Amino acid sequence: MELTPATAAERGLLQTEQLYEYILKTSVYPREPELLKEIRDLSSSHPQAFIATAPDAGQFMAMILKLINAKKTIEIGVFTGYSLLLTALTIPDDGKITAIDIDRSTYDRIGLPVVKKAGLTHKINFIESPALLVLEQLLRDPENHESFDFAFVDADKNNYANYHEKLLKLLKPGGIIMYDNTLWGGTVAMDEEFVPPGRLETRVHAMDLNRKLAADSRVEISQLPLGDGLTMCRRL
Ligand SMILES: C[S@@+](CC[C@H](N)C(=O)[O-])C[C@H]1O[C@@H](n2cnc3c(N)ncnc32)[C@H](O)[C@@H]1O
Ligand SMILES: O=c1cc(-c2ccc(O)cc2)oc2c(O)c(O)ccc12
Repeated sequence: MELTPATAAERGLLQTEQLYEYILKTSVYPREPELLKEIRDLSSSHPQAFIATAPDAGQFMAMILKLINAKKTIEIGVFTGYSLLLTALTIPDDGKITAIDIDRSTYDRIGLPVVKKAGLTHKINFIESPALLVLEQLLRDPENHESFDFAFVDADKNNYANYHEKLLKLLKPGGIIMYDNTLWGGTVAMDEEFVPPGRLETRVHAMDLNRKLAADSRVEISQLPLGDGLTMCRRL
């Protein structure tokens, strides 16, 4: 898949770039923990820095993690580790994150030194693997069924619907799944002729997921225009 950087306004899905910058500067950056800022700064020179979790979406995720007292979580898609560190900073000291990425090299180089400095490695079980295999393996142990409080999905967009089925079995009733990129730079609402060619394929997956989640009676949902679109599902 071709990765094309979006402008801040495209990422933020707001009317203007200035408005998104206003929100970040006024309400997000001043409250962002120093260690998260450090990962964001270190990530900024990566050629694909634009795929990192947006700080406004991250701020909301931290609020939800606290509201539900999340202790046992799953993250699919780590990259440099912004959302992983955010989760590790937020859950209690005896909390555990199963963090999955198909390639851990970017995390090892950029995020891990900051996580070590923060003294948070004991909360993280990093598994380098295609995520679907890990979810299937977790499900083979009945002890894992209905045991997770929270899941964050920010990886290969074509697999979100598959992740959803597995995660619903792993999540406690009342548990939360958050899907990133569900508005895919605003392309989900564009006429196809105006969609940049590099975004066409994933747009179809995003639209398909959005339809499926809206029709899924096993969850309550809320789709939020934060970052690139964040859909929150609460398992009933
Ligand atoms: C958008 S980035 C994640 C951003 C991250 N949440 C952050 O806070 O910066 C997507 C990540 O998904 C990983 N990925 C892609 N396909 C995957 C798969 N099938 N299983 C697990 N990870 C995958 C990529 O290696 C990449 O690091
Ligand atoms: O432009 C992207 C692309 C991705 C992406 C592509 C392929 C994968 O296997 C994983 C991720 O992710 C993005 C993302 O999470 C984001 O917030 C913005 C842009 C992109």
